Amino acid sequence: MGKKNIVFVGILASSDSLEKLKINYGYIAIEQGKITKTGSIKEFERLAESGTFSGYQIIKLSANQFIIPGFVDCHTHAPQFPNIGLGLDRPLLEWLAKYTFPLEKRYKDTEFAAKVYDQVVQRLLRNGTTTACYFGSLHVDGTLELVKSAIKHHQRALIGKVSMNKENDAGYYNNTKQELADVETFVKSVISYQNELVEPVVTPRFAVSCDKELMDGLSEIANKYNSKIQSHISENLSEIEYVLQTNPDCKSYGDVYNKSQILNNRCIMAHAVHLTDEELTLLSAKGVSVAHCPASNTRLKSGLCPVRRIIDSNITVGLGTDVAGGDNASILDAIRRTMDVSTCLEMQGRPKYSLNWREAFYLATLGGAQALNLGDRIGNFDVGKDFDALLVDVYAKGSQIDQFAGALEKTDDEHAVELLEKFIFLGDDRNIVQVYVKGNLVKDTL
Ligand SMILES: Nc1nc2[nH]cnc2c(=O)[nH]1
Ligand SMILES: [Zn+2]
Repeated sequence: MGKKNIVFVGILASSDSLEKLKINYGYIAIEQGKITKTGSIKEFERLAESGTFSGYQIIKLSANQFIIPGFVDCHTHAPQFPNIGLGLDRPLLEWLAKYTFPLEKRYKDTEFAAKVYDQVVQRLLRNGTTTACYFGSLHVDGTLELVKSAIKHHQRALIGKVSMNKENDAGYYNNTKQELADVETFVKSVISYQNELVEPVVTPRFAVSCDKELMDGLSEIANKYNSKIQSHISENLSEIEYVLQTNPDCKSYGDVYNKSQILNNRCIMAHAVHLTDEELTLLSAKGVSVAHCPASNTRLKSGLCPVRRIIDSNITVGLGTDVAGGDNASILDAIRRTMDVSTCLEMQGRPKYSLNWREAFYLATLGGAQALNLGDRIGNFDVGKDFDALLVDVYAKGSQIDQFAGALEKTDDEHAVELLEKFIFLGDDRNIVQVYVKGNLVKDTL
């Protein structure tokens, strides 16, 4: 582990926008964790000859390896990981009451929290998630264990202590005054670590669990500390019905958050499956980002999220795994399910709704970075950004991807595109042989 100056030479792939995937043979130079130069192989050779890279570690990729930006998970629940793959037989509100709140309550025990969170952070890094935006639990000390794990393992992380003040059967909520004090304590504690990779996020769970007084107070705290704020919106029809019933003065779910000043350009909302045109216009006008979570939307039977419609409404979208509503902690899985869900919508008659693999790859990298307001720091390989990246070996030993003899001759460019395409459709953590966060090597199976 350490921040050497490094040059990678070989295939580099990253997105400039939804429409523009860049794949080229070249080099990328990293100093003190930042990208300082990038260019063609010819330029590399010229600079190498002139001694520019003396003292650098030079990593020449093999013909079947490439470098891509690290994956960004815009929405996941760290305390729910022990339930991953379990209890997916109920719709959202019943699932929360029966499986999720009882599990999250256990994070009052900081020893339990520390053990689970250490595994969660390492699992995500192994999967290539260099940045994660996490929901913790209701507990300050328990959620600070997640902060410590992210710092320990050098993951870039946005972390929220979950806020809830409405009574539920599990007794998993807090009184408003105490909750607001706890959130401020949590935010201050995270800031006091002065860690360049980890920041606090104010986290009202959703309008079913939080009343207006709490949400007003939380938006004030987020504004005071200029912190991000995250929640859930319009995931499930019964949830929407309940929110509208309990907020009769509000014309929509979006309006409930808007009346508490929660919607702004530091706000990340998960799901957004059933938003109306008016709500999409509201979120877009306020600069809110959406975390698209296709796995959990399907597993909890919440709905098929029209992600193309959200993107076309000028809303920044990233991907979320949403464990444990989602059954998979890999952004590669979220990429595939984004393609599948959008394709289902297209097959149901919505023209041009499907997202192709290039578009889904953008959402998993630069789109996610922009959704978390980190687009100027990570997401692609622009000079000046931090080097958060994955070294992928498409034919890594033991992986799912077979190399076949006698394949058709390809140009170098065709070969490079096909490598990335195969990885997107078939790859898994075994193909991710190195992971870097701000130039720190955090996984190495090369
Ligand atoms: N998927 C999901 N939706 C939620 N809405 C409120 N809390 C949750 C949660 O934990 N998971
Ligand atoms: Zn969620």
